[in-house]
Amino acid sequence: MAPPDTSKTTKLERYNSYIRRVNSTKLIAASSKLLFRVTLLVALLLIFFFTINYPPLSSDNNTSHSNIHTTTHNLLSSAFYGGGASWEKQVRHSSTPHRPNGLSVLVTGAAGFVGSHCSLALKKRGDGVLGLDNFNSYYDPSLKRARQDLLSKHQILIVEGDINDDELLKKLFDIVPFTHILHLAAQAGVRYAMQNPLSYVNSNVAGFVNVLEVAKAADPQPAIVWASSSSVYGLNTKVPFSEEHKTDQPASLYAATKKAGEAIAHTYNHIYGLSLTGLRFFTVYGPWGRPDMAYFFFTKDMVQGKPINVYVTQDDKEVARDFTYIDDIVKGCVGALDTAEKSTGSGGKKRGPAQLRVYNLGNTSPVSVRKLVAILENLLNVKAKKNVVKMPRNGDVPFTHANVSLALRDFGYKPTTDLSSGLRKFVKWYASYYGIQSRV
Ligand SMILES: O=C(O)[C@H]1O[C@H](OP(=O)(O)OP(=O)(O)OC[C@H]2O[C@@H](n3ccc(=O)[nH]c3=O)[C@H](O)[C@@H]2O)[C@H](O)[C@@H](O)[C@@H]1O
Repeated sequence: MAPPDTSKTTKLERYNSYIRRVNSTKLIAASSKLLFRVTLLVALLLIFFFTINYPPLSSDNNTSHSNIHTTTHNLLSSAFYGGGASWEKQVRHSSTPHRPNGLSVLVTGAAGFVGSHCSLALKKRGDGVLGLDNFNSYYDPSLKRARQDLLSKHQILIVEGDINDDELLKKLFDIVPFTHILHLAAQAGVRYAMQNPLSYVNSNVAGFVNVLEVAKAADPQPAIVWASSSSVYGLNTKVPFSEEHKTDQPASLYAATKKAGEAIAHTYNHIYGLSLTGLRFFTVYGPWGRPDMAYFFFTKDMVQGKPINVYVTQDDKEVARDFTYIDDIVKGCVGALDTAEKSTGSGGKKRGPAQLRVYNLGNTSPVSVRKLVAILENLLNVKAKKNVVKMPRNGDVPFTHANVSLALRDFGYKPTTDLSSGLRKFVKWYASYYGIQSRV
């Protein structure tokens, strides 16, 4: 019997094999859609979990997405950093001094203005330096990333994390017996305190206490040099400001949190034997500076032909600051580190009295804001569009003026850069960094 002619498959068989093909395609599509939905759901649950259980570590971000970003970033980075052997090797390498009796310094806020300059200066003379910074969005984080790139070229690692992350801080102290902490991480800025008050409490009070808690428990305990502020002089009228003057009239929440820091430093010195030195910076300026400060945004606005507000006091007097060039501030910070005595305690137990100091670091020659603008007009070769306005009641003070005789006596602090020379260096940097023409 001839075999059935299979060349002519019946219509039904052809239809069935078509349906089978369609169904398998549909099945693949359905399962990949399901897989995508499950993955998306897990990702959202993870973000939701981290956000609910780990509220933003630094509440100074302006938008919620950056809160989540920062929180997740900090968590992932500290979780990742918390374990990696290669990461620990990098931490040790960065922190190890390369000169006899070199320091091993944890610099908090190392991606910041003063922090990055100090880190470079310490590393260049052979000290070990490890940075810590949360790269928050108080001002343009890309400037902080650019500073980070500069530091990494000098073998300085900046760990991405927050001073409120005690697990991370303890981990760093487990890996490195830091001799010093240069604590510069803070919520800076006088006027922003009225927009985001809790950011100042979170960073300048809670953050500082957290750093001190980890330091007092360390063995050996490090010596600590930290950033206070000329703003603690507040509404004082006796000039020049001196460290023995009373400082109980802070004019801004920022100043109050720095004043609180000085009281907290006294407590941790008294109870745990921590060696603590507070530095009252006076309006620091220079290359790689902070875009939220007047000299910086005046420059930007003048270059862009935008108006600037020049403050005068309520009775129309000049507003002035003891503007201090960054290189002079760095010398002050390094001098304070080099003369800091060891902490006397270990593992949280005090073994004797410890050093407690506070110093003014200023330029000792205040200059009016109007003069600052005139210098910038000359350097930028532009005429500023000035609105002369009464200083808003936003925590600003009419003047600052530093007496630096204590810092001169104890570590040879002597400011050498006047405002014109310092602003010339700033404008030169500004032009090169932002790619604009400049005649300086
Ligand atoms: O000395 C300090 O400890 C402080 O110095 C600066 O605070 P401030 O002196 O107010 O610096 P700017 O915000 O750059 O203001 C400089 C001057 O310009 C004035 N100004 C500011 C803004 C503006 O639009 N117009 C204006 O005339 C201010 O009143 C002030 O007299 C820093 O921002 C603080 O973080 C630091 O702690």
